[in-house]
Amino acid sequence: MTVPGWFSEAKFGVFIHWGPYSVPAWAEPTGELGAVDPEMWFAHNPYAEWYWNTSQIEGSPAYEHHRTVHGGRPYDDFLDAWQAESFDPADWIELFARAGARYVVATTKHHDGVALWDAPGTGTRNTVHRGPHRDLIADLATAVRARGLRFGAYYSGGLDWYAGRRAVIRHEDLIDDYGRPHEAAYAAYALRQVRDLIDRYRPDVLWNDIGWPDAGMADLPDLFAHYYATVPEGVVNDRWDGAHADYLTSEYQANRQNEAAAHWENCRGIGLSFGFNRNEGPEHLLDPAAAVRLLVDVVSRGGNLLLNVGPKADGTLPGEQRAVLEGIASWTAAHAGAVYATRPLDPGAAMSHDGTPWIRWTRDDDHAYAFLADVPDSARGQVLLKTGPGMLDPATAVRLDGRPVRADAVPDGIVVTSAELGAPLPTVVRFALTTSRSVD
Ligand SMILES: C[C@@H]1N[C@H](CNC(=O)CCc2c[nH]c3ccccc23)[C@@H](O)[C@H](O)[C@@H]1O
Repeated sequence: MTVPGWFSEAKFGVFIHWGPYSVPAWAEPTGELGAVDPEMWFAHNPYAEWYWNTSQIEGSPAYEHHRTVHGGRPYDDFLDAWQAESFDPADWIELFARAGARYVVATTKHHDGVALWDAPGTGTRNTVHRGPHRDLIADLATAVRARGLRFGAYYSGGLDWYAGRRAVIRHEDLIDDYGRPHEAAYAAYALRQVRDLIDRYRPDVLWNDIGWPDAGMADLPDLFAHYYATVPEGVVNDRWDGAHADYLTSEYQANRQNEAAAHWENCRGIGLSFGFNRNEGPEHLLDPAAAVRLLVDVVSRGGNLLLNVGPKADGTLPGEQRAVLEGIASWTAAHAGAVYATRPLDPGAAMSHDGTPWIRWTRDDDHAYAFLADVPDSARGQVLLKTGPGMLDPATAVRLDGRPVRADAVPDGIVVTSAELGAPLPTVVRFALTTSRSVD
């Protein structure tokens, strides 16, 4: 598994889930994937982008909602109801760039089978011919690249509730593999669409989801060869049923074992859903400090964070989600150097800590960066950083936000003394590395 430098240095990407599901924008904020009882998951799915499936499960709250509020209308109506009248891609991307995102991955076709470009085989069932009447992928790719960021394409190869076998997926369906389409006709359909995405938009990340149809597995080596020939610095994720992976992925708390890989990415929504969910309140969303600590934790362990925004059907970003990205942006402005183009500090060189205080580390060639948060008042502004002998020079301690800091060597590490260390937003103290041991 190897990835081009841009991906491992990127550290932070923004995921976008936008589709007809953004019209109802309705799910129960049940909990995080991996922390919800699987028996509950499908009928109470917090993923608003699963609305078509969830609203078909008799007796589920979504079923009731769809019946009473939308009169049980066909899901297809939501494509035409989706107008994206206020969509301004440059505005979105400016915010993502200020928040420090280096790449953006957008849904091109989610499980509902609706394409956000003039995809082959979809006839008029796409956003160019209906609803927004725009090639949303072209609009996003252009705006992302105009801002100097990389553009990735999400494609639901494993599930397609239009073209593939459409089965309402309940928990018990997992035994028959989710109702996934595996036939040759669907495999050809999906292959043609991914090749079209590669040829039209040259996505820097090929982010497939749920796997690939059995009948199409033999097509993948050629597809990847074509992809790398077209996009030499392209990166492929790991959700192709084992066919190939440049890096591994986890999602909320699911598949966290993948975070032991050399290259990995954790994806999650700002709240509990990828598609916009009108039922989510502040209590369901990460606040800026939690989002920054998540980014720092992921980066300190050598991963990337792909944090999702779920735009509204009108093309605006929900205010609460904008606020979180603005919060990340203001912290990143003063601390980018401690995050980007860094790598995990040598194992054993210094201890991370959960709770109070909260401590994480990164390093670049010459410096180590200590991230401190939630230092209790009882600590009176002092924190013991348990570090290995001789790697960091206390005399070189500097706070990246410019505030004064003292650092003194003690037998089992370094005591840092500074005011205002108790914030939930991490404070960063930089140390020169005395032995800049090169880490591969
Ligand atoms: C980004 C989200 N992905 C969901 C599917 N998620 C999963 O299959 C999670 C399981 C998983 C996590 N890491 C993996 C690596 C390889 C194969 C599966 C997984 C989608 O169902 C959801 O709508 C959204 O698009």
